Amino acid sequence: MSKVLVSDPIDQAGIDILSQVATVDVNTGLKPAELIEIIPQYDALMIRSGTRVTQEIIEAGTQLKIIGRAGVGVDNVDVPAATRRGIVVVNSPEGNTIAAAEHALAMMLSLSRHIPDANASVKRGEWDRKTFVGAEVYKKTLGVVGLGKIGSHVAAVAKAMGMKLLAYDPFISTERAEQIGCQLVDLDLLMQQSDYITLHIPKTPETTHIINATTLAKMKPTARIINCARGGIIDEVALAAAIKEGKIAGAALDVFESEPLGESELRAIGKDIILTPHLGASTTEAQVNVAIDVAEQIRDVLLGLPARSAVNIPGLGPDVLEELKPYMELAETLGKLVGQLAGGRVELLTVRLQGELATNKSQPLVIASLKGLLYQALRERVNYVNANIEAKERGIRVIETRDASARDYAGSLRLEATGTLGTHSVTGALLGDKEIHLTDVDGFPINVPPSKYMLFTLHRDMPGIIGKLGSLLGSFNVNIASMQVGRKIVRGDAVMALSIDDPLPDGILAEITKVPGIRDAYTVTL
Ligand SMILES: NC(=O)c1ccc[n+]([C@@H]2O[C@H](COP(=O)([O-])OP(=O)(O)OC[C@H]3O[C@@H](n4cnc5c(N)ncnc54)[C@H](O)[C@@H]3O)[C@@H](O)[C@H]2O)c1
Ligand SMILES: O=C(O)[C@H](O)COP(=O)(O)O
Repeated sequence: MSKVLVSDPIDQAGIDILSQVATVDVNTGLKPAELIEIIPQYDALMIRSGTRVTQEIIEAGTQLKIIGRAGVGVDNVDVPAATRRGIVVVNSPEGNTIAAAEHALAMMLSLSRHIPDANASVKRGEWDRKTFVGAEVYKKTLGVVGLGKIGSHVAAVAKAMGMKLLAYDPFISTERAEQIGCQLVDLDLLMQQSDYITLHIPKTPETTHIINATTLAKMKPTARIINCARGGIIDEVALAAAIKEGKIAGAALDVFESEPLGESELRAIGKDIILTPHLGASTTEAQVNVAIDVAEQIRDVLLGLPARSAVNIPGLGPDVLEELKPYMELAETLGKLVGQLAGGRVELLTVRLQGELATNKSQPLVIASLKGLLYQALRERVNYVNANIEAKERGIRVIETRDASARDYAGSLRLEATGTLGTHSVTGALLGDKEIHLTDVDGFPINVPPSKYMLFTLHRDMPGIIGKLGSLLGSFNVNIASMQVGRKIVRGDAVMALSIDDPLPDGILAEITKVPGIRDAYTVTL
């Protein structure tokens, strides 16, 4: 049975799902050295933001197949290191969207009405109604930095509260912003014109300290800033100085450059700052959502199924996966076949999407083709995660082409591999109930479902050749399950595709090519 380590607190709903397929150990608060020591025994690791999954931990996790982040941000995982090792990294892109958005809105209202400090003063026995006079958000301008899932929800609610909305997001179209009721502006204008600024961007090299002394200086002295996205997007030292010097009115932070927050000047600022301990996703509902979402993906990957929200399998979102899954199996089978026909080192793989398939996304099919192609060399070590990297490291160039006019089948896929021993091509389609059929080998039309063990010959189409091959295979005790010949002209060159029950015994290929008329023979395992 597989073993899963859960190293941050997650909802029991997730543990229950994992327990269907694995032994689950919940061991939270581990130090990095402790995690490195125990990780070799685990097939999967489930985390939240509390565990830092470094390259060292990934390399120690020799059995790891998947790292599941029960939440959105994967900046605490060395994703490139996981990708190199073929480990799938999944998250829950939407499970805590509402929770995080509502926390940002709660922060905005708390800041504007001084709720945390007013509450604390009443609990101290005071009744101070002067100090805590607030401001309305109605008709004020909210600047949303990052108009993704959380930013959009914040914007929609803020609009309903009568706020005017500005947004900065270089990756969002003006039309999309307008749909949400936001005016798309550059960051400078947003900083200058907003009464409240809320950050909903990932932490990347570009966004680290995007809010710094210079950008803060552009804000109105009455404006407030909220960060429920990631620590490090705001320069905390510059922020503390801006509030203390009265350059801005206040801030609310849920996330910090270093968590848990240690010694910090931020703590010393009074009612103009609100600090929460990374609570954005901490609602009962969100925790159930993310735990189920990620546990289901871990369960699926441990059962050999694909994950729906893998962050390191490009182009493989849930919608694409649903539609393309049968074609990905086709691509992988064709990759295995063409790789074995090509024999030596493959230098170029051409992937051609034909007919209806030509309108589809090609990236997942290219990945699946490469996975099949590299299977001979890497066996189980190649997967959808690392197939691209492994191909690049082996110097395999990939060309994608499309031919929407191909009409032989509704949609078909053709792979051509050129390597040190020559060029071979195979084409396949899904027929009937999405059953894979090989429809062409090296330009010769055939129509056979692939089987685990197959033999292909390139021969001259002449009387007696099938009988001779059949007798030869019989003399080696090889049982033929099916046989089909593909030819372009009568008595010209032809291809024979045989499905056989067992692998061919050693030495038989050389005997096959001695049969008069047979030029080449290839044995493949699919
Ligand atoms: N505090 C919490 O507990 C909590 C909870 C959930 C999510 N988060 C964090 O909130 C953030 C947003 O999450 P989301 O689900 O909305 O993500 P998302 O991917 O849906 O949206 C992010 C948006 O940021 C934009 N963006 C990227 N780089 C940018 C840049 N340089 N400048 C401006 N915009 C840029 C993207 O175009 C995208 O629209 C993430 O950092 C996530 O980790 C925090
Ligand atoms: O990126 C996220 O999903 C949030 O930061 C939530 O983090 P958490 O799971 O540690 O609460």
